[in-house]
Amino acid sequence: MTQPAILALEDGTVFEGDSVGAPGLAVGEVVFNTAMTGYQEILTDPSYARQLVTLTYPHIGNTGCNAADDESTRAWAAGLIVRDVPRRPSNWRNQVALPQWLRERNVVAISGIDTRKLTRILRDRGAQHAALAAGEDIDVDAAIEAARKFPGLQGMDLAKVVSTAQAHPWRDGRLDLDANAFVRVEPKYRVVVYDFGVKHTILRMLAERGCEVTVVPAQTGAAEALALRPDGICLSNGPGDPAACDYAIAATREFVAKRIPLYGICLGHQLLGLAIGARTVKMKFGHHGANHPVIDLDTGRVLITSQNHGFAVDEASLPGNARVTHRSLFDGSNQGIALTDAPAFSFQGHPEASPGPHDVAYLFDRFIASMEAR
Ligand SMILES: NC(=O)CC[C@H](N)C(=O)O
Repeated sequence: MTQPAILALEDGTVFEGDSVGAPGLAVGEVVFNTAMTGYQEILTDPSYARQLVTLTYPHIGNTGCNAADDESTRAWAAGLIVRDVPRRPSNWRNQVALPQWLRERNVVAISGIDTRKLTRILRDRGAQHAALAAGEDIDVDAAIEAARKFPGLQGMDLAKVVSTAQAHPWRDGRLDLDANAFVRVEPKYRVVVYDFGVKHTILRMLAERGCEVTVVPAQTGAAEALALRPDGICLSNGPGDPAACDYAIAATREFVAKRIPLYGICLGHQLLGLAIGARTVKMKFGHHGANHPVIDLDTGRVLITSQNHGFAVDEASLPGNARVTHRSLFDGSNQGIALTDAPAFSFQGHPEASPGPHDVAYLFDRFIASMEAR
């Protein structure tokens, strides 16, 4: 039997629907994602911690879920909001239907609401604080109250919360679907990946390019990381406000000063910006999707990219030694920088995609080239 669920926004707007996940109350910032596929990767992307994700594509769950597509070891999104979950998933890789997958991971989810209306609210007013309640005996007023009490992501350091507790190696390349196994490549470069909420595909794309990857906790000091004698450092994606990660900004500053090849992805991009003295700002509703056009200013090529961020580097605040390499064609915001006096560069979107097109994968090759050059 289906149980009821509601989504209550901080302004008192309430959407009523059906529970399609675990019972309970989840509170966070609601964001909309326009990707048509990849719900499992989205739900397991640690960058969605403390966020309730609504997918604008109306049918979610069509292909089910499987053991290989997780982007981390658990579901991180605080909750899921969809229009409709098809009753029966159909795909050769399907192992478990989305509602069961959500229940097993204790993710609260609602279906049957007008996600187009919700998305218009988010576009007009910006990302909203909200509470998602599912199960019998829902207290609507308590949910609205809980939404109002959510402190917001600004100033919130979540990277150290989602990060690994211990340093560990990573060896698997990407999944070879024909062989049904992860690709292994003989390592050539030692790379330290800062785990601020790293997605597995980032680690896989490094491993399959010959990197011997060591994943380290977010708060690892620069000296400790350098003691591993890395050829390069990768700063991962991650949730929360980048400006709150003072420890990571300090470590990044040292890597830049020592001219270690450095590659920042999403939160990692923002941290590089902050480390060289730029500012980051909270966006109105951010970029979350798999079809965002971004221009590579060096080549003039337009890349179709995967995006998931709510903060951005303020281009006007960049110092003279930072070159703007990429810009969003949706709103003109900064999407990439490269330093002119150190082998450090970064990208705001997701070069690893997952889900999304592979247009930006060349940045992984650029990182390899910068380690090779050194
Ligand atoms: N995917 C990410 O790394 C997101 C970075 C940061 N938390 C933001 O929202 O902008």
